[in-house]
Amino acid sequence: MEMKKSSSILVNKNTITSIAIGGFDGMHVAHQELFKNLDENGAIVSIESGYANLTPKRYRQEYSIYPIYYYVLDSIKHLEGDLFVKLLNEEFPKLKKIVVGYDFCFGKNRRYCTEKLKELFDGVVVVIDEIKVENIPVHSRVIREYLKDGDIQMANKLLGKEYKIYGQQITGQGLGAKNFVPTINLKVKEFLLPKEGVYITKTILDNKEYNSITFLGHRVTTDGSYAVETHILDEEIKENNYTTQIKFIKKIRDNQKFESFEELKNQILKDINLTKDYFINIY
Ligand SMILES: Cc1cc2nc3c(=O)[nH]c(=O)nc-3n(C[C@H](O)[C@H](O)[C@H](O)COP(=O)(O)O)c2cc1C
Ligand SMILES: Nc1ncnc2c1ncn2[C@@H]1O[C@H](COP(=O)(O)OP(=O)(O)OP(=O)(O)O)[C@@H](O)[C@H]1O
Repeated sequence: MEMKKSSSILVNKNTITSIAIGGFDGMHVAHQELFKNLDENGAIVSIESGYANLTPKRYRQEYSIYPIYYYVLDSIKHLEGDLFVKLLNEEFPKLKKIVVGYDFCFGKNRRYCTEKLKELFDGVVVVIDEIKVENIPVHSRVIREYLKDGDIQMANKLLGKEYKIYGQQITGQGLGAKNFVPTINLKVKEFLLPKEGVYITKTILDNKEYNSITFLGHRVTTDGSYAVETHILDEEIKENNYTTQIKFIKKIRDNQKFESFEELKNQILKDINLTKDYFINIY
């Protein structure tokens, strides 16, 4: 099936014949499994709780070819089951198929679940059994715990891709280039940040991807403030105003307090060598 990425702004709801329903923060492996059951006029119905921080609303469309329509949880959660289904039928008049996961519940007090949906909806209801990766159930909340723990590799397995955040470049303390190595400092909003520490990463600037190393955390050795700083390997990068994207690959070590700038600098150089070795060995 040859398909281009659709934006919900451009796709008329009257053409939609199948939908997948849920929160869809992360657009992870299990979410993608649901989408596989959509037909070519499929769409994603994303119920916004306001807590999404793996793929905040405006970054979600990137991860599916199906158009995403957003609904605010607070405005629909009071509905009785029949009214919820009625709303879907009104929103999508040609709707024939609904895809949800085994634990999908809806309506007032989440009282209605998959069996009730089958009863109430006049069409096909596909219910996907719990998806696991290496025996670990795939859920946004599970992925968040791995990220908070610094276990990027496990988080990435459940995501089915590298965890990626977006940030805006800001000016740092101005110490980096002089005393350590040059870094791009980022202000990150909306996204969950992994545990404090040093990570092997890739950084995307102006659509170009670079191998990089990223420090996240309180700069306990210098001014104590929280920072997200990326050093691009093997290239001289001028600071610019581009929105910067960071893909996390692997944690190297925890954040540490050093007795002197000298010791911190030595450690940073070691971290960089380890990261370079990583990239040499995977290519
Ligand atoms: C690879 C790397 C590892 C770092 N590790 C630590 C660390 O363990 N502890 C710490 O206090 N700061 C660490 N830093 C942050 C430095 O303190 C920071 O780069 C320096 O304060 C310069 O900041 P500036 O770019 O705002 O001038 C690290 C930075 C990099 C690039
Ligand atoms: N592991 C899974 N296996 C099968 N279906 C799933 C799985 N995880 C989520 N789903 C389904 O995907 C849709 C979106 O669910 P939801 O956004 O609650 O995902 P989640 O990752 O479980 O999030 P959370 O951890 O916040 O509950 C729902 O229909 C849900 O039943």
